[in-house]
Amino acid sequence: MSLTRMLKRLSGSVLWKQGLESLGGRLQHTDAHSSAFNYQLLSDCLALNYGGLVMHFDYVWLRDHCRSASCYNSKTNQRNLDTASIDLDIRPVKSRADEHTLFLTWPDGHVTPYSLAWLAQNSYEGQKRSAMQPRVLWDADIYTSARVPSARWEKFMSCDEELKIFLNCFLLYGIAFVEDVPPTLEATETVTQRVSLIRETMYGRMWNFTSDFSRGDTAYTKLALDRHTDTSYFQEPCGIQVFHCLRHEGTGGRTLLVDGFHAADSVLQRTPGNFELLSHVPIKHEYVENLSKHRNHMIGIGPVLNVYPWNNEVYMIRYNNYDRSVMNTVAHDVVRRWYTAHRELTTELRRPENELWVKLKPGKVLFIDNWRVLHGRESFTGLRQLCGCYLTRDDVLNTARSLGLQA
Ligand SMILES: C[N+](C)(C)CCCC[C@H](N)C(=O)O
Ligand SMILES: O=C(O)CCC(=O)C(=O)O
Ligand SMILES: [Fe+2]
Repeated sequence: MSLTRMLKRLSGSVLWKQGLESLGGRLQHTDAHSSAFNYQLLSDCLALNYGGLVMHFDYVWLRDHCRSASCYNSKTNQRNLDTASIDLDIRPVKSRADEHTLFLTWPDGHVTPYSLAWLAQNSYEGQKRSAMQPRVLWDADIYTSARVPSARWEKFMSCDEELKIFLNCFLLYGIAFVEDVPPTLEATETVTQRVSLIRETMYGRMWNFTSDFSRGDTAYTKLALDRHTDTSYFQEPCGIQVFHCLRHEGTGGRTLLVDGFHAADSVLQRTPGNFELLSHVPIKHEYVENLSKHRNHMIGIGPVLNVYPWNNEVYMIRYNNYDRSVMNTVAHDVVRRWYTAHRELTTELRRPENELWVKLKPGKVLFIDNWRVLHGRESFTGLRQLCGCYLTRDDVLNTARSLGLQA
């Protein structure tokens, strides 16, 4: 059960009784039938048992998180308290609790009230067992059977609920479509600005490219491109990539999409040691462009899998074998193990059942979470014109949160 559901359940129950005060580091057991929580002040932390979850709160942390008016400005949601002024050996001198609140008195007499629900919601133990971002890991079958709806241009541009549904799909699957978009660069720009801010890069703000080799990169040819994430050579790779195929008179050119988090999860399940290597060994990606009009040199350093250390949840995959640079950050014995791990991830990413193939056509705009879903393309013939842009990730998530989504 999720923490929020558990809390909802508890707050509606009649089990609430006062938690007994306990000082001196020994647990005072409250009657399990008459109390929904109990706590003890241990020598270095507060232990709180609330709704079946045992949580531990460091005393400096507790003092630092005092939400009283003098310590915290609830209008700006900013801390007033100078954290550096807290004695690192601080301990409360007194405590008491009522139904919903725990009160700690600090050596200088300051009293901090903590809502028990707030403590539970903000505890490490609670965070550890819930995902930062709920997701549906997919292969082609899972994605296709989910029949994820596309948004429609008219409604998308005017209705917040439509935008919310779209973003919810995007957050769950890492890809989402808007259809019936006028096949122009301008409309593509308009549709992306409904979601977020455009991230300008050395490729420009909005780009519109064909296979004219106008830039020093394989993307500007007719060749097939294996699955990859873009701008892996940035310290912060672009968060979202938008594609709109404005024109294709020819054959081939289908787009390949693969859920990188699904592949990473398979590696974690099968060979945790390989997952560990991929999430800890830093590697380099590099972009060197030497054209008379375009000179660029970008370097990005980081592991293939970026994970939150407290729960191993992957939040970003960097996978681009074209742009992966010389590996000189790793000792030779680790290099061999890293290649083994990379091979396992590649095998997962290449499983045909994990490949979702779509033919982009004028009107159909694709948003890709470039921190999660890899893209590629089939080789093609004829004139093919693709436009799009990158978006700043923080602002996409900001839009989602403002609509009430967890992001
Ligand atoms: C999308 N656009 C055509 C502008 C750029 C393509 C960048 C390609 C580069 N190898 C990378 O993977 O980052
Ligand atoms: O041509 C395509 O479909 C995609 C090329 C590509 O990978 C890119 O532009 O990032
Ligand atoms: Fe790409």
